[in-house]
Parts: sequence; structure tokens; C-alpha cells
Amino acid sequence: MITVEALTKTYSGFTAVHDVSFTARAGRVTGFLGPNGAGKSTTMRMMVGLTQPTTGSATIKGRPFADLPNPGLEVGVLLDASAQHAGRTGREILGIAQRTMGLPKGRVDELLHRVSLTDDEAERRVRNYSLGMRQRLGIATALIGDPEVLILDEPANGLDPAGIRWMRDLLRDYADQGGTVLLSSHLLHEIEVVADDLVVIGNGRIVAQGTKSELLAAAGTVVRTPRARDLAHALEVAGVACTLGTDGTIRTDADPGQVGEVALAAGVPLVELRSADGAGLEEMFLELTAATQRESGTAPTEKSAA
Ligand SMILES: Nc1ncnc2c1ncn2[C@@H]1O[C@H](COP(=O)(O)OP(=O)(O)OP(=O)(O)O)[C@@H](O)[C@H]1O
Repeated sequence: MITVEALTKTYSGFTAVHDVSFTARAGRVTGFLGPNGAGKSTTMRMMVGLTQPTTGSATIKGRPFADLPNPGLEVGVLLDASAQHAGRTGREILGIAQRTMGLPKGRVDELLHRVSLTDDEAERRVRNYSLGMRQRLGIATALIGDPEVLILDEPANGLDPAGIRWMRDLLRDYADQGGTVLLSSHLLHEIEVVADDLVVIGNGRIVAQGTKSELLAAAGTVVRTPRARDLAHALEVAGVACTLGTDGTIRTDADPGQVGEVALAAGVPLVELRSADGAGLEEMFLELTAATQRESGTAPTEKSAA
């Protein structure tokens, strides 16, 4: 479990992260979403002691990162895959991690195999690695100590579609076995597929957080019926605000269960009833962060489904 409490980071008057609090729970994948410059990396760096918070704190399994005696055994961290020593081979980098953590030698080969880096690739210098290979090596380094917690900044960056699928399955298995996974991304589709919980950040502030299903439900409901006017009337009588579209669909902020109940009570047949998540999380993400986009220049808004 990771707990972030009121983290704030200010750089000479500029607030990169403002009062950020959330929890990433064991057995779940928590997606940390935000547009460029939103403050994801800064928040993650503060969690692992690489950036000193201006105020606030973060703990991993109840302790600040700096207090973990052998941190690699508790938390696997991948912040910048390109920060690995370019002159060393992949095998050397894993070997250093293995020795530093006091792990058996065999772990290096195990991990190379786990992230599908071949023997030949393992002998190449990292400067000659593709971005995808660097990510795989970074994941191997994060996993080598078999930690219970993973903190990964944009781990899907540079991976091809098969690599993205591999990463998704790896993180899912990891959480299913009780691990805590926090991953940041702007690849919304990837987050939507893999995450259980979401924390959305814009301009350094949390703009939404909750379970994925809560946040998608918060996107509202689309319902279609041959008797759209009757249903719109019934919804209004039930105190549910809705918008009647020209194509016979109705959109409402209420959840699908409530809309179904109103339709049943009104005797209105439905041909479609679903969460308004057709465009998925991307729609919600863009909507939630629109007010904090650098282009808009407007003040940030707060919205929470939790
Ligand atoms: N050392 C620093 N000095 C000054 N400003 C900084 C520093 N580090 C980060 N920032 C600023 O803090 C803001 C947040 O940056 P951060 O890297 O955390 O964003 P991010 O959400 O990870 O973005 P991206 O998706 O582009 O990686 C940015 O405006 C960035 O320029």
C-alpha cells in the first residue's frame, strides 16, 4: 500500500504539485493519469525520496521510502528508463541490482527471461537499446527484488502493441497476487484496460479519483427507447435531469440502474441502456482536465467520484 498525504512541491514560486493525497491499495492497479506537465513524475519522485516535498509526506507499506532498509525488496521503481547507465550492458545493470539487494545470482537470468530480453540483448550496452528494450530492463530492475509494491512512471512508453499487452498482463498478475501497482500514463486506453482505481491529476491538482467503475459511472448513462419523450418525462418526474437527443437517445448523469428502474416503473421499453463511456476514459479524462490544460488558461476545477 502507498499513502500520499497532502504532497506539495513548489519550485521558486511555481507550484508543480499542490496538496495531492491518495492511496494505492494492495491487490489493485492504480492508474495515475494526467496531461503533460501535470505533476505525475514529480509526485512519484517525492514518493521515493528523489525530490524533497515542500510539504506533505508519502509512505510505502506504512514507512517513508528513506526508512526502508533494503528498498528494492519492498518497492520496485521505474521512473526514467533512459536514466540507466548507457555504457553498461543490461546484464551488468541487473547484476548490480542483484548484488546490492543481496539476491542469488540466478535472479538475473530469471528476470531477463521474465521480461523477454534475449542473451544476445543482455550483452549489449544500454546505449544501443531501443526504448522498448530499456523499458523491459527497467521493469526487470524493478521486479528483481520481488517487492510487494511497484511504482512505474509511463512504463508502456516505447513498447509495441505486443509489449503493451505483455506489460498489462504482468501488472494484472502482480496485483492479483496481492501486489500494489501504481502506474502513471497518458496512454488512456492502457490505463482503462488495466487499472482498478484511478487518480487523475491536472496542473498539479487531483481533479478526480475513485474506482474505475465509479468514474465511468460518473460519466452518466445513455438510454435509447422508441418512446423517448415518455421516458424523458418519467425521468424528470423522478427528479433525474436528462437531455433528449434527436436520434431518440437520452443522456443523463444518473447511473444505468436508476434509469432502468424509472423506465420499468413507467412501462417504457428500452432498446439500449449503457454507461456513457463509449469513448471510454479518454472522454472523461479530457473533460476533467480541460479546465487545467495549459491551452485554456482557466482555473482548475475539483471533481471527485470518491
Ligand atoms: N526541477 C524542477 N524545477 C522546476 N520545475 C520543475 C522541476 N521539475 C518539474 N518541474 C515542473 O513541474 C511540472 C510538473 O512536471 P512533471 O514532470 O511532474 O509532470 P508530468 O505529469 O510527469 O508530465 P509528463 O507527462 O510530460 O512527463 C512541470 O511544469 C515541470 O516543468
